[in-house]
Formats: sequence, C-alpha cells, structure tokens
Amino acid sequence: MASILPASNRSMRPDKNTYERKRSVYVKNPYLEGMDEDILYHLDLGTKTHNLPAMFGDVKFVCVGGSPNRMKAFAQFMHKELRLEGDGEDIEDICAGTDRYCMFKTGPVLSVSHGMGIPSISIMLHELIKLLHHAHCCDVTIIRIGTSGGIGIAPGSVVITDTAVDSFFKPRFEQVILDNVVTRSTELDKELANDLFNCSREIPNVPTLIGHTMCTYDFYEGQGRLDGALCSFSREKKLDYLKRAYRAGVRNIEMESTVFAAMCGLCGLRGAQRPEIRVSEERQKVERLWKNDGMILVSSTGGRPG
Ligand SMILES: O=P(O)(O)O[C@H]1O[C@H](CO)[C@@H](O)[C@H]1O
Ligand SMILES: O=c1cc[nH]c(=O)[nH]1
Repeated sequence: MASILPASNRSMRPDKNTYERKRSVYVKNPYLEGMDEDILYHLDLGTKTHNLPAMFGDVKFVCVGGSPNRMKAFAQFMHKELRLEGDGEDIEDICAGTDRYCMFKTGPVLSVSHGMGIPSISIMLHELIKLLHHAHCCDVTIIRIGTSGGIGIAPGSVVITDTAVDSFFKPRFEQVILDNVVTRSTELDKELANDLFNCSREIPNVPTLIGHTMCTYDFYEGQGRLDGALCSFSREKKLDYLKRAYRAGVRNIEMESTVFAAMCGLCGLRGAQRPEIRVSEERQKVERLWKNDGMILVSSTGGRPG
C-alpha cells in the first residue's frame, strides 16, 4: 500500500471556517455507511489502511487525464507554480502499489490518470468520489484535461466542453445497471466553462472555444476513422456524419466525457458550483495560477488523420 503523504502536505488543510457555504462530495449508495471498511481496490487505498481525511482533506481541485506520464508532468508543473518545497521531481505516486492508475498531490490539487474509455474512467471515478467523500472534502472542482479530435476547428484548438453528447449527439449517458438502461444527464457547469473561457483570453496563440464534446466507445469506427482494422462505411458517410455532428454543436470527439459529466454531476463535483464567498489562500493561489497560465483546458484537439 502507498504510504500517507508527508506532514507538509497535511498542513495545507483549510481552516474549518474558510468557506461560508460548503458543498460536499456525495456518494449515493446506502450500503456504504454500513461497511466496516471501504477498499478502493484500483487506487490501492482504503479506509482502514489510510487516514484519508489527513491525506486528502484539503483537496479542492482534481485534474484527470488518460495518461500516467501526462498527469505526473501536470503535477510537477503545479508543484512549481504553487512554489511548494523542493523541485517536485521526486513527487510520489500515491497509487504506486497498483499499476491501474496513478495519483499525485500538489497542495490542494490532485492529479489522477484514468486510462482510456468510459469503463476505465468510470472505475477510477467511483473510487475517487468515495475517496473525496471519506476524506470529507468539500467545494471540489474537477476538470478532465485530455486530447481529442477536433471537428471543423483548427488543429491545436482547446475546446472547453459545455455539454458532453453521445454518438447520436444527445446530452445523455446510458448506464446499464443490472439489466436496465439508466439515462443520466451530461450537462457540465456553464459558469465554469465561461470562467475557463475568460481565463483563456489571457493566453496568446491558443485558440480556445466552448462547444459540445462527443464521447464515443471506440477510437476508430466510433469516431468515423478510415484507418482502423475494421471499416464498414465510406469516406462520404464519414464526412456526412461529422458534418451532422458539427451542425449539432459538436466541436471535438473523445472517449470519457459523458460518464465524467454524469458521475461528477450526480455526486456534487460540478466544479462551477462557485459557492465560496471567502476563499482559502491556496485556492486563490490556484485560481490566480489558472488565470495566469491557463492550465484550464478540457481538451486540446489534434488533426484527425483517419
Ligand atoms: O487524452 P486522453 O485523456 O488520453 O483521452 C483521449 O485519448 C484517448 C484516445 O487516444 C481517449 O481516452 C480519449 O478520450
Ligand atoms: O478520442 C480521441 C482522442 C484524441 N484524438 C482523437 O481523434 N480522438
């Protein structure tokens, strides 16, 4: 099991009175309270083996992305920007005991990898949300930082997602629960999207826009690529589909946004719930940082060679 974080990180927990109105992280599972121990299997953490409030009670921002190396680099970047002790090069992977996901903590910012696709991020989110709940975190903003394929926009643009849509351009996530299909909303917080967009205006040479993000179950056929091992549609059909997506407001495609939006929304992790009237010093620092340096993207887009 990963050891708990050094005392220097624990001391950054905000004062109880820092926030005048708190928004908790909710779990919606009546069985959890009655459990003697909650093991977060894929994070290699647990309520009996780790002091989760001490380790994570001060978390205010969670940034997630597919690749472990990217999330480590992001954590090192945050370490420098927050001017924490040391150079951050030896930053500890809190989930080192498992190779499923990695997790780094820099002050109030948690950086977590989630792998590729809905099933992978959904397992991570179940355990992350329980972690934040057990740690008594509140007022948590979560942002997925990812790559995506742009539609009708310049390669390299940053798309801030307002709504995640499925392959039929509908703002929904269909979760199969036992043998039922349960439909969940995929709206993301518009206020946060606007805040992020306003921050982006201060960053030169990075075209940024707000738009819908389409989430698919597959990188190849699901995204209309012609270069997968299987392809059963014509170039014309592909272009027709992408044009219809564009007309429906879709500006980029990736593979996690619908379940991300659905789960975070249900569990009180909508970042843009901006309840704070007085904010902690760390949070002001982080907000300043984002305003200055723009580490705020939801998806940066690449070309779509296929
Ligand atoms: O850039 P990340 O976060 O890895 O996410 C995108 O990249 C992967 C596909 O290459 C998918 O998981 C997609 O959502
Ligand atoms: O899902 C993805 C991620 C990156 N680029 C794409 O074209 N699609």
